Amino acid sequence: MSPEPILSARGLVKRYGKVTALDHADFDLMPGEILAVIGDNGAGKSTLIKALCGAVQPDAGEIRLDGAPVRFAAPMQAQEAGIATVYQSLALSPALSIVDNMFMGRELRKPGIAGSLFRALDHGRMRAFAREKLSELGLMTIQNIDQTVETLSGGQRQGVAVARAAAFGSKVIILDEPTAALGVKESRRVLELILDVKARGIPIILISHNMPHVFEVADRIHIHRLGRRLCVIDPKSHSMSDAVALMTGAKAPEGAEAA
Ligand SMILES: Nc1ncnc2c1ncn2[C@@H]1O[C@H](COP(=O)(O)OP(=O)(O)OP(=O)(O)O)[C@@H](O)[C@H]1O
Repeated sequence: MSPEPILSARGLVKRYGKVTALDHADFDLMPGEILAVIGDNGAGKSTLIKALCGAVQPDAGEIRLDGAPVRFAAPMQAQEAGIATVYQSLALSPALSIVDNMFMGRELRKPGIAGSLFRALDHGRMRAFAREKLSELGLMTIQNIDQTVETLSGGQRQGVAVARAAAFGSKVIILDEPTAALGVKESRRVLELILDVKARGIPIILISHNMPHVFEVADRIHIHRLGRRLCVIDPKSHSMSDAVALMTGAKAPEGAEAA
């Protein structure tokens, strides 16, 4: 029996006025996999991801997490359910330290004095936790976890954002163009990080226009076209030019797992 998807969607529709961004789109993320989502500009990839992480509410269709129907009114609800999204424009606070960024809104506190509502932040425990999570993902090239995020390179920032997503019990991590703004060396580290997160058993949705990166790390590739899933291909049995031809409509999906 094949395993059940951890996150799936059926028949998602999202209209913006006369534009149909999602036209009965389906989606399946299997446990432990890296699923790349690719498609031409305007194909509806961002809208699909936003629907999955609660940033837009679909007009129709159903989303299931661990087999149970879910409806997220806001990204915070999706995050609490275990769907962590790391956007290209990272939601990090540049002027705060790495530790503070990792804990934003989830700070650890010391036990309170009986009868007192005040509980001091437990900086020691937070720093130890941050150090442990960063080193688990091979990110300890970051020397000083008290340094502010604005002093980090683009790849290191991406690393902190991914470590934060992986640290807090996420069931699914969505990465939106994680290598788009990075140089060759930094991109390489982020790709290694993606494989490290997968090795820890957390499935990843990777939205990217970078075909070599997609083909390097993805287990399966969801091709999105004209607001819906066209097909899912295996990068081991398809070439990059096949994928581009499918994406642009130059080729029809045959031999692919039809959607
Ligand atoms: N907030 C919005 N208001 C109006 N139209 C929108 C909005 N968001 C997306 N669209 C439209 O929906 C369609 C799908 O857009 P979407 O951003 O999901 O595509 P995409 O595949 O992510 O594209 P790209 O690769 O260029 O980022 C486009 O025609 C876009 O103009």
